[in-house]
Amino acid sequence: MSAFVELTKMRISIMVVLTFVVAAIVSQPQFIDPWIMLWGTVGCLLICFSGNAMNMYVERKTDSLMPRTAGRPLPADKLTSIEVLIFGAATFVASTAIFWNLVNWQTAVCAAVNWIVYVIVYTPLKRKTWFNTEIGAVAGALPVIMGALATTETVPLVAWAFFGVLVFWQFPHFMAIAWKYRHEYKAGGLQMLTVVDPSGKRAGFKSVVTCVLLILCSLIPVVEVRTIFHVILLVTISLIVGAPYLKASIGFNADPNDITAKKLMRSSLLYLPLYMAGLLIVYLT
Ligand code: HEM
Ligand SMILES: CC(C)=CCC/C(C)=C/CC/C(C)=C/COP(=O)(O)OP(=O)(O)O
Repeated sequence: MSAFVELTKMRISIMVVLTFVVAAIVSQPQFIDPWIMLWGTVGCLLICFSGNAMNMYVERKTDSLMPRTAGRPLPADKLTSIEVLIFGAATFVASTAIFWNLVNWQTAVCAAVNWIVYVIVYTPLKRKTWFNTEIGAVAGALPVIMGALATTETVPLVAWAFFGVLVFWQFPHFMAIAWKYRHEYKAGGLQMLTVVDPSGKRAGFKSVVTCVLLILCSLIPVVEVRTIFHVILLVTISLIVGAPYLKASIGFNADPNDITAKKLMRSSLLYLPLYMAGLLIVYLT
């Protein structure tokens, strides 16, 4: 049982589901349908479980080459490939059935596209080019569009802005991780930016640029919020939560080392829940 839980990358999946839920709420704040929220949450959790299990199946050999991932169910022989494939297929089918029948077909299709981008495009690309992270960032942010599609027919501006925030959020988040594990990624044959450029210069520069873009995206909804009070609220929240993340990115860029990378990773994990809480406050008040 615990081996199946490991397959799901539970903490990341929960965070992804939170982005789905927040996007669903802010896209249609006047009418929150509890059933759509419930089945959307279950469907999103299941598609994440499926994607993560299939990612571990595709990467079973490279995972065995890196200490961070060598203890995963497949390299550690806790599960067989067949068990993982059945789990991945069953959660995919269950998620698609739930989205299609209990949410809407648009969300089901978007979730399937997200799965394809993550499992079929991103995962094999990790062995080929540093550009894999750009594709991974699309996979990581698409649940926002799924959330918007679950509650609205067209994706509203706030959801596109949140999508942009999440795309850019992932670069400093992952550049810090890619720095920490650069030797492991190299040993595993994965072409992360810190493997291509072990000085960390490109990873640091990318972190700063994407963090600035993230702050700009977080400000986009000012054009549509209802009152001047909400404009001030959104700008204040965006800057207050964005500033420490930018500061950590600048610190990492100035001197890429284990300490600045750890600070950057931590501030990425702080940014996202705070930003989502801010977005909810702005759209629900
Ligand atoms: C290009 C995209 C991304 C990559 C390559 C990536 C990679 C990783 C890796 C390798 C870790 C483990 C770090 C460690 O063991 O020290 C991690 C941790 C984490 N990531 Fe990401 N991530 C990405 C996007 C996302 C997204 C979109 C979310 C959620 C919305 C997310 C949420 C988290 C969380 C909550 C953790 C900490 C929990 C844990 O380590 O289990 N990540 N990420
Ligand atoms: C289908 C669907 C909704 C997918 C969402 C999947 C998801 C959790 C995306 C997060 C983004 C991402 C690229 C994570 C890292 O995977 P990684 O393979 O680089 O991490 P690893 O090295 O720890 O395996």
